[in-house]
Amino acid sequence: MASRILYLFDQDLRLSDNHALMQACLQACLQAGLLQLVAYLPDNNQGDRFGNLMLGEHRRRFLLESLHHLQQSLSYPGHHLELITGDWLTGMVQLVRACRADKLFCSRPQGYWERRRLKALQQQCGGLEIVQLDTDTLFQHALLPFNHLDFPRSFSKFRTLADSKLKVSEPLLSSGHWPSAISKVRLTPQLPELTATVSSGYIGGESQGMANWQAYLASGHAQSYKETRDRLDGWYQSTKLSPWLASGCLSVRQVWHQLRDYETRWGANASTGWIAVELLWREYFHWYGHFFPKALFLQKGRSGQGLTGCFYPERFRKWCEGNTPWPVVNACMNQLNQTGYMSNRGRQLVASALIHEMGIDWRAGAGYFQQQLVDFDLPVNWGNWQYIAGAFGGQQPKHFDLAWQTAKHDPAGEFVRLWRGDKADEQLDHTDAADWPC
Ligand SMILES: Cc1cc2nc3c(=O)[nH]c(=O)nc-3n(C[C@H](O)[C@H](O)[C@H](O)COP(=O)(O)OP(=O)(O)OC[C@H]3O[C@@H](n4cnc5c(N)ncnc54)[C@H](O)[C@@H]3O)c2cc1C
Repeated sequence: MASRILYLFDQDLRLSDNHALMQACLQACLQAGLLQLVAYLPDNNQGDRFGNLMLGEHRRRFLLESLHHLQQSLSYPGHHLELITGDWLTGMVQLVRACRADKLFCSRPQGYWERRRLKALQQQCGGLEIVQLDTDTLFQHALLPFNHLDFPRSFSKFRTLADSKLKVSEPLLSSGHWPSAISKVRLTPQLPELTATVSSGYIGGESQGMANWQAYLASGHAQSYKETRDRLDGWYQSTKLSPWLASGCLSVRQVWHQLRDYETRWGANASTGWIAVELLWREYFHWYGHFFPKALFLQKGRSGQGLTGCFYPERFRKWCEGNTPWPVVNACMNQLNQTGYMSNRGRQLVASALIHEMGIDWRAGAGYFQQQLVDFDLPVNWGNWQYIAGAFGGQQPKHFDLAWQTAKHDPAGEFVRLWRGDKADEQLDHTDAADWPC
């Protein structure tokens, strides 16, 4: 019997170099089967225990733009994108049944809950075969020279292994063969219309991501990346790849090979090499999340070490609103709240302030980043927070001297003025006078 295949887009919102999508198409074509494509748009009304939403406005808009772009690209081979909103499991079970699907192809989920819900789907749809493939890493799982038992304890050990034993395979060329759709009519609601427009450059979609990356390479700024990457602001201060990598609008392997081609053509130097190092950091956190999906969310991480913060609601609200005694922290938080983006140095400073100056549980800050960042990437975000809190293992907590960092990275105070970091409360805690005896 011809197979009926569902393909679920998740953190792989693209057509090029999409290994899992290609396998789904290939299997359906070889067996004269049919294919249906589906994506999930989470609601932005689910919160965590600190009051953070799982999905904020910036990323929701970016995801919606990416899905519209994907839908348009899929219309050329005669496909459309079904959409699940609301409860993932209910929606997926209904779609599997409506399509009478016997196989589901998808990217291997990054998160612990995302893995659990795939298992729940399999239990509820007896007979459904689920095929999960890696689409968001440089290296293939099967070729890794370590597992959870001997996972490298430091990035430098990982980097040495990567340099000596691993190879980034060439991106796949699209076969161009598309099987027919299971259903020509829509089974689920249409994608919501795009309403909000943005003035920032972070516009979702595969072609927008590729255009930005090509423009960055053409600008020549890759040659000085190492000198500029720690700046607090500026479009070409760093590559700005992150929103498109995090959503899978861009393939990290494609980016890697284009960087290597650029080096062959225009010359390699310490800066171009450092972009590759940062992509390896991303890779390190992704495999950490893969092998230790639960530890990523533990206050003391996998190592059982690190600082134990508390939750002070007033302090946390002030941090979120950019209303702390530290102008540089306020400026960074205002930038994040308005644009959905913050530089890497900014992220380090505000995380250090939350953990070390304010004594707050780092997970509250990681949850706020999850809500606000346009480039939220589960293992990269939670891994970096653990790193600064000293919970990642194998290193001390990272405590940044805010006055020194401000003098170094914003000597004339331009960044703080631009993002109104000086308009803030100089006092960290307030006590209600009514609480004090006369
Ligand atoms: C507390 C904290 C939270 C963070 N949360 C996220 C997140 O949710 N999503 C995210 O993509 N990045 C996160 N980062 C990493 C980093 O800040 C961003 O990747 C970077 O600022 C994005 O801008 P860019 O693409 O111009 O980076 P570039 O400096 O141009 O780097 C190129 C790429 O390398 C990777 N990269 C760079 N820095 C890091 C890093 N420190 N760790 C892992 N990968 C890195 C990213 O994929 C990035 O797009 C976080 C860092 C910190 C300190």
